[in-house]
Amino acid sequence: MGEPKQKHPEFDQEVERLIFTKKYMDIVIQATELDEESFKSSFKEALEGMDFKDSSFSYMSMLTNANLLQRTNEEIRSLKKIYHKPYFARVDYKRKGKDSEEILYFGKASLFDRETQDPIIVDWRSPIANLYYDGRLGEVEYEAEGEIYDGFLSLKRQFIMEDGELADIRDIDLTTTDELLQESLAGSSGNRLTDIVSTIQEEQNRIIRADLNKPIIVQGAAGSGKTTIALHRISYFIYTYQDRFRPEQMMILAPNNLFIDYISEVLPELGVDRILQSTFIDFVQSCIGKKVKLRPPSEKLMGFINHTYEDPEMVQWLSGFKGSLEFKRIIDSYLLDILHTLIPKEDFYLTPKFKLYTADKMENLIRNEYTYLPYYRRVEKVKGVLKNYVRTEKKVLLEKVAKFYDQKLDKALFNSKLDPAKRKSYVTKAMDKKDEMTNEITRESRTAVNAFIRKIPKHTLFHYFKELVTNRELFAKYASDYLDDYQIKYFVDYQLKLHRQKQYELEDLAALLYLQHHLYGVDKDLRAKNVVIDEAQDYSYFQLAALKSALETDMFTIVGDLAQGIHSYRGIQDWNKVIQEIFPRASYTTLQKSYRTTVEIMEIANDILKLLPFELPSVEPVVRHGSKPVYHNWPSADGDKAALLTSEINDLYQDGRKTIAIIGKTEKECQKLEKLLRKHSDVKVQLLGENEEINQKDVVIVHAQLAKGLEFDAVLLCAMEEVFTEVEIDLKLLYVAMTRPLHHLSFYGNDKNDFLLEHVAEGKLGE
Ligand SMILES: Nc1ncnc2c1ncn2[C@@H]1O[C@H](COP(=O)(O)OP(=O)(O)OP(=O)(O)O)[C@@H](O)[C@H]1O
Repeated sequence: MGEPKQKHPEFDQEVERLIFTKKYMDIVIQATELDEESFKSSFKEALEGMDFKDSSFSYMSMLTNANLLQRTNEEIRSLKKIYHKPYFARVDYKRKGKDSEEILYFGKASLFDRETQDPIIVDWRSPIANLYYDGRLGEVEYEAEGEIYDGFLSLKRQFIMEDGELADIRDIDLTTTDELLQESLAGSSGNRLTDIVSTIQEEQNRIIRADLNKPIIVQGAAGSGKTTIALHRISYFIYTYQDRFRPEQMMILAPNNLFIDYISEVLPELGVDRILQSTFIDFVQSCIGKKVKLRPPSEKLMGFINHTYEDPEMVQWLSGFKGSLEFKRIIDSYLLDILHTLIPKEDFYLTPKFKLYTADKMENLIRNEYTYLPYYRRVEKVKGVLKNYVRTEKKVLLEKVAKFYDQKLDKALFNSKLDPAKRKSYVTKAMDKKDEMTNEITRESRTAVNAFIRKIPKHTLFHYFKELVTNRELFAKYASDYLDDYQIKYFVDYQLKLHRQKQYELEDLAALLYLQHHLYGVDKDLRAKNVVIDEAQDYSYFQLAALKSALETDMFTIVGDLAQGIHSYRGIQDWNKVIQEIFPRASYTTLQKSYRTTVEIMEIANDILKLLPFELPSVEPVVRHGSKPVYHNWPSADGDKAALLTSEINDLYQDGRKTIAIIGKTEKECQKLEKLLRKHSDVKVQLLGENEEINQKDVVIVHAQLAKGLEFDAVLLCAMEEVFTEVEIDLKLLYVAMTRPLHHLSFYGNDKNDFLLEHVAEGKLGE
């Protein structure tokens, strides 16, 4: 038994404070609930008294009440949510020039004393919370709305609460390391990402709060908190701009639906559950309003891993090219030609007699005036212009015609020199002519515009795409600046094959999105104002550029890790290029510290990282120790293999590990592992598919590529037949797999080198 822990001298005081805060929250919640009732009844009244014809007053009052109702609902919601942990930290701070010290408590929402307006709880996203995240004790400064505030920080305190009660308090000074972080990391992964508001580190805080009006790109090591930080940044953004943006205007793009499920828990915690969440594939399909038949996106990767392609270099080249900015330029030139086809070449006439609008003017509208609109919308606008013209000109023309023939009639009727027979014939002729012209103008004014516009070609997105990529002559017209004849032929043949199978591949989606945006536009509701892209290393340059165009914003938070770029044949290889050519306003930051894994695991993963053909700095683990990873040789019989795994899994459960994954190199390998365990073991397993939710209670069997972004307490990395070699893609897959566990990693293979462990320095593996 250890020494009983000495109680902090101010513990009782803090308990009092917690009781006070909760009482206050009770009152506020009750009061606002009452308010809500009265809002509701006046809302009802407003509706009842509503006169739909002349209702500006009651309508206004309804709107105002609805607004208030929503606000109070939000308030209650967030207060109730934090009720059991109203705050997690406190700072004591004296602003320069002030006599008294402020005591501030930070939590996940804010609460003010309704009378004095003094803060009872300060939101972690408010500028002053930087004192907690950045500030060392002593002289400090923080920025709020462009002003720098100097002051003195005399206390930083963390609170640990259990079941709504204060369990412990810790003061942080220069000497103590961040115990709360250590404890939080030592905990178990619940298969879901959690919020880290109480332990955000300084380097992470800088990214979360980096200039919200600029794009940011983060190259962060495995486990450095990229996903977590990106989500906190959205939360910070929504808080800061709550008057200007709604959560629905934010979007997070995740690699697959499994990942969306994985982050789902943390979003409501951060108050951002209403943001759009999508995969790139789903997003593009929504934008183009149609589901396309897509080849399985991982098929190509598997083809490379399993060496099934006859000409892997060309397949790789083609994938890369379709994601390149050169391909975007090809499409830009193609679009210019498409635009040309949409410009009327003839003047617009109403009946062959009256020219209403010249082709030059229409060209000017389409090329210069409506540049803010997609092409087909520009044509629609021209149609509108012509219709308006017809509407106003019709009247003028009819009057002109009437006047002209009435004059003729007058002349005939009052011309005494005409004999009656001739006069009659003149009069009838003039009257007929008048009728004829009037009818013609009336008839044509109804149809002429439609008939004129109908002459402009109208095609679907898929038609345009197909034309470009499968018509060799056309493609060569645009591509010959970039590609040689062989490449052009290869490209077109490949696309023709896909087209015949009525299929597209992931790499085509950037071009489709880009064309959609320029030709027809993207629905306003889909145009997020602020976008987070996770696992961005798997995006191509063109994908990013197409997103930026389609969303008409460069407000992106892009996080990724090139070391985990297993799709680098089609993805980004250089962040510099992304900045220079796509997001010139972006700031760039790196995160080298890993919060996920133990020192022992990270050291081995770092040795694998060194084998990659490009330079990436080693990852620094936050100092947290665990057992050394162990390599096990497979016994020959299947039953024995399963028994070996089962015994380790049982030991891990005994040790309190909650989430365990068996990771294999490929899907096929995982199927074998599943079969093995189902047949020879009673351990419950779940073979994870791309669109499945993780079942927390089972051991998850997952292939390396799909495991990217996820984490588990323990990982058993298995190679039955498919081993990791020293090629780039294998190295990255191995690195991804090795960086998934929080606490425990072991290897199962036929040879140590199945996992390239010969490259791991002596002594780093356990026995
Ligand atoms: N400041 C922190 N306090 C506590 N836990 C943290 C902190 N930063 C990161 N973590 C934890 O570290 C783990 C890794 O975080 P996250 O998954 O966001 O990293 P990542 O960089 O996206 O990783 P990967 O590239 O491997 O997908 C998570 O469990 C997260 O909760």
